[in-house]
Amino acid sequence: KKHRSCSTYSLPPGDLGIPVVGQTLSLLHCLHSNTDDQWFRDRIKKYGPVSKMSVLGSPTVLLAGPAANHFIFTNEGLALTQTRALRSLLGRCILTLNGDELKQVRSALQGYLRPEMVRSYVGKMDEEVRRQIKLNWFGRDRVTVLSLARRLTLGIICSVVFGQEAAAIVEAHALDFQLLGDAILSFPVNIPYTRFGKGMRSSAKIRKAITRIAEKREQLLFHEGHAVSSTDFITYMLILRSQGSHSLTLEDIVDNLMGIIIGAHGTTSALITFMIRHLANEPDVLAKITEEQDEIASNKGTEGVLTWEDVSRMKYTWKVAMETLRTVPPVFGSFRTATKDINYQGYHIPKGWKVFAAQSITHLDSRFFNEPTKFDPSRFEKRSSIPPYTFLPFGGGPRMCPGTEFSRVETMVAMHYLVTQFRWKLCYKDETYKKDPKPTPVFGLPVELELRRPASTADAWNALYVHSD
Ligand code: HEM
Repeated sequence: KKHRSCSTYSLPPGDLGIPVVGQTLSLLHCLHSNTDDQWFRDRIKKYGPVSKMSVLGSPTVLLAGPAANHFIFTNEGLALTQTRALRSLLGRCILTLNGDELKQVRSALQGYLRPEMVRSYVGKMDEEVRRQIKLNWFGRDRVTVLSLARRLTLGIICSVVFGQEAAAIVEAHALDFQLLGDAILSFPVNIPYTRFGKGMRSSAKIRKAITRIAEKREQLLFHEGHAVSSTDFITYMLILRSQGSHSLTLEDIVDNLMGIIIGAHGTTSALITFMIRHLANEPDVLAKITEEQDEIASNKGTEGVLTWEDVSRMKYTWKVAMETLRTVPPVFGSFRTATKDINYQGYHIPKGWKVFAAQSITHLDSRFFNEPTKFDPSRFEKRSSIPPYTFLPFGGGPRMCPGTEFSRVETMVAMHYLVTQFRWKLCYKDETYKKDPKPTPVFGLPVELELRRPASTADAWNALYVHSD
């Protein structure tokens, strides 16, 4: 009521719709039918690049364009906003903390995911990809890509952050991670059998299992001191704490680990799924990517394992990934809350209001990307030709995704094995997708799979499997 009576301010144009509901149902409907981009464009046409609406019970300013993206990602008066459901599911983690605590966590996490560290994870990623391809893809003539890509990215992140306990965690809790991820945009009332109720149950089960591992690690570190060498996240955080870099409790470390896994696996699995979909429809792109990957495969060392140098040669494959991120961004937009009254382009944004920008608004704008609906990886040949703040699949500013390099490397490793070993055809050529809120093919992207073994890589492939046994 208070927000609605601020009529003396120069509030942005637009309407707040009917009380409480506002535009929530209409936006959710468009996300489910993947028509949200048109929905945003219609509002922008009607009210201009700054307009007000009401979403999830909060007055919200919709912003459009590169200047707006710059503003939303860099303005100090705007705080990252998460749903109430996410805050209950994940507790005190990087996604929900603020102020000094956030600074400590971000700096530790950025250290753990910095490029030099990610280099040392390539071997683990390679091993996990080969293990899962052998288990879930090899010998099948039909697979559902989305569920296998989720399993793959969950396996990869767990193999890095847990080390030897990864397999047990994935085996016991793959479904729990799925239910937790599904509950993030749900109505946060804890009733059994609802999305949120199931998410809370799964969250408690995962937290219990990780806490057990964390306690063991703490004991080990206590007895063996700092000589313990490990890349697992819990040990890394415990060592940092003993050096005075942060003051997180063991519970906070566990919550942050859950936050990383949730941040990592739904996003990268969406990228891999949609790359596979695009490649099925783009024979020329598939031919070029295959040429690059075959070349890398034929130059691999005797162990047959990908190295950091191999990954850094996958330049065209990364362009295909970026074009996939442009056309189907895994995170559809960013929400912020005004922590004080803010002025933007002559409009007043009252303290407490939400601010929102959707990635598709600039990603699919013909002023920045010629023929925006065309899938054309060559547009990333000259990154400098892409105007600043128009391509933001990983966000920007101080809350930019810290997992960018990690996701790039794991995607390259996964695509290497898929492209060199298989060919696929979509079972439903025109399968649509919804945003839930991650892009989700309605049937999970089933494909007919064929084995492709060019003579040059057949021996390496056999050796590989013997090795991974
Ligand atoms: C293709 C893959 C990925 C995409 C598209 C993606 C996208 C994003 C975006 C857009 C944000 C910022 C949201 C905002 O500002 O509103 C974000 C944050 C985050 N991402 Fe990613 N991400 C990906 C992979 C990963 C991976 C692999 C990890 C971890 C290993 C990760 C961990 C995180 C975390 C912890 C945050 C929160 C950072 C903060 O709040 O300060 N992400 N991601």
